[in-house]
Amino acid sequence: MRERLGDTFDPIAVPDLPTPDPDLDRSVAELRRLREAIAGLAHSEVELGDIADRLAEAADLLEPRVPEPARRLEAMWTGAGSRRANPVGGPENPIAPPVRFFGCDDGSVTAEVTLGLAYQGPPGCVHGGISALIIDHMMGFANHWGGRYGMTAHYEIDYRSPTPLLRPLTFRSWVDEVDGRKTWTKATIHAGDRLCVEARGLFLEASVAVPGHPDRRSTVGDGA
Ligand SMILES: CCCCCCCCCCCCCCCC(=O)SCCNC(=O)CCNC(=O)[C@H](O)C(C)(C)COP(=O)(O)OP(=O)(O)OC[C@H]1O[C@@H](n2cnc3c(N)ncnc32)[C@H](O)[C@@H]1OP(=O)(O)O
Repeated sequence: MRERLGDTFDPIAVPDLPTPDPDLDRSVAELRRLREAIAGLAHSEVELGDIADRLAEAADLLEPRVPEPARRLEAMWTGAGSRRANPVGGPENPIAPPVRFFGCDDGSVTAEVTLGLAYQGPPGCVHGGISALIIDHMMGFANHWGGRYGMTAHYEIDYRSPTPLLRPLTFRSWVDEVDGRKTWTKATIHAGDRLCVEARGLFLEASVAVPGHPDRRSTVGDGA
């Protein structure tokens, strides 16, 4: 297996790719720890008043320093910057579940993920929308790995058996078929040998305007 996707993968020259800011990455990592801790503490006997005060203190400190969202959007779409900010594994995105993708020699992309309480749907199981989020993004990576790109036009998902929380899950995705602008991509989630979810998506080559740069367009997949 080649480790070429996720935060170590840089297949195209992007001279202005922002360098990671260690303090930002560390802040996000701490927020993720807090997210899991809070999800686990809810309705427990633990007294949270003091913690809520301290979190409010941190938020009060941060909020006045936040630049306009338009500026952040512009910077995010500079080079492949949004790759660090995406909602699936982006090290700069506190809501992102902890996913890292790996490209395989057979053309597929894989990830091992254990999802915590914050991602619960049915009791003890992963929320179906979270599975769909990760799969959609992962199909984008599989397209990229297969030399394709595009926006999701359509996808269908079958939940074959419950997807457990707090247990390692194996995600896999690969390009199934291509025809002109169209790419059909498949994905699965397994818990051990058990198939939990399978999906098939249609991606269409397309481009969208880059925020703050009216003259530039991005093909989704070059920086997402
Ligand atoms: C440094 C490097 C980093 C590397 C690291 C890269 C990692 C890379 C990871 C990226 C991961 C991102 C993954 C997130 C992916 C999203 O989240 S994308 C966001 C969600 N999707 C959208 O917002 C798309 C919104 N929709 C649209 O903009 C437009 O509908 C589309 C998709 C651009 C298509 O519009 P269009 O080009 O006008 O298409 P149109 O001409 O109508 O149809 C073309 C053909 O497709 C068919 N078609 C169109 N829509 C459909 C449909 N829904 N169902 C079936 N057929 C359809 C048509 O029937 C037609 O078929 P033919 O007649 O040619 O046979």
